[in-house]
Amino acid sequence: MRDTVLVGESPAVGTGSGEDAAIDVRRLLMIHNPTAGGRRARRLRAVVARLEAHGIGVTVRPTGRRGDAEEFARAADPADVDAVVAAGGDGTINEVINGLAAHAEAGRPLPLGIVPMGTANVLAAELGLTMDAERIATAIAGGRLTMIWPAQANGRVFSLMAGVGLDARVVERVDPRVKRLIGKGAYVAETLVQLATRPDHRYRVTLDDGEAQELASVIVAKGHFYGGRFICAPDARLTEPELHVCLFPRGGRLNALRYVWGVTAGRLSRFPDYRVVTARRVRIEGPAGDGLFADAVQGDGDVLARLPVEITLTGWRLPVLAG
Ligand SMILES: Nc1ncnc2c1ncn2[C@@H]1O[C@H](COP(=O)(O)OP(=O)(O)OP(=O)(O)O)[C@@H](O)[C@H]1O
Repeated sequence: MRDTVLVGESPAVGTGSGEDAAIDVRRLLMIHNPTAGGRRARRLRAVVARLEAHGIGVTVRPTGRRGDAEEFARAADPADVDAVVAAGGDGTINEVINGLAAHAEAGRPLPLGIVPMGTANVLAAELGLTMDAERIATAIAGGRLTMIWPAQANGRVFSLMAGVGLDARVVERVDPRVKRLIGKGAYVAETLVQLATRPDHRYRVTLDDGEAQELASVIVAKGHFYGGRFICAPDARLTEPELHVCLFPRGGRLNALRYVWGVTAGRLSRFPDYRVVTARRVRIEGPAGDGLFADAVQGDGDVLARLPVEITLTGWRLPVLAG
């Protein structure tokens, strides 16, 4: 474990090495969340048309409810498809990655493709993908693979980040209908509600074989973007086998407000009490069952687990068609 130097407002960076390889893309399963990001159906049609113009056969399967995307990805047969494309937001992509975990664990990894259609599209940004249909299709059709190294929280896989404390409570409480109406503003509104009402919770955090420390909030990052284009762990990379653990030690409303401001204003690195450290294993214990959603663990923007949680890297890497 080593301390990481912080740079609050570092510019967007790529994914690093990742040992790129390429595959021949002929047949795709595209899993589409029709409720994601205000229903951007036109973008989906444009991407599919361009993929077909490349001679690629695309089977689109719309999800009907939460859980479908994971099930569809798990059921995908590598004999029938060359890759599975997630058309949706980070929540849908996360489900697809959890479905693809079964293939990767069995030693027959199916590559992931992405059509970003969500509210924040953090994974797409992390991979340097744009919202342009032509470029999305080219990234998928080109077949170039970036190997990313996901992590897991109590066995549930995430690729971007997991969080405990204020951000997990916001993720758990945010109303999907408000999110559909006002997009990212729903998270801002819910953060304000949580800041106004939250009692002061403390979590016990153990990094690798170190001593437990008490903290107000923790974010375990695999990517360097957070909640859109904010940066908490500037050196975190999807392709690296390392967890970057962001430690928010001080409790109380004023400190919570200060941390929120630090994240959104890019000032975290100047806080003397804020630290990012690297680890291979993170254990978090804390308030459970108090009915106030204090024990939620968010991963990639959805509640993935409950405390206590053990966060580690997965034993496998995931190939991603990232252009
Ligand atoms: N057909 C569906 N109906 C309802 N929920 C769904 C459906 N398909 C997927 N979901 C769930 O909806 C949640 C949100 O979807 P998703 O993340 O794709 O879009 P978003 O919320 O607009 O984007 P973002 O994650 O970038 O904020 C995910 O947790 C996903 O599991």
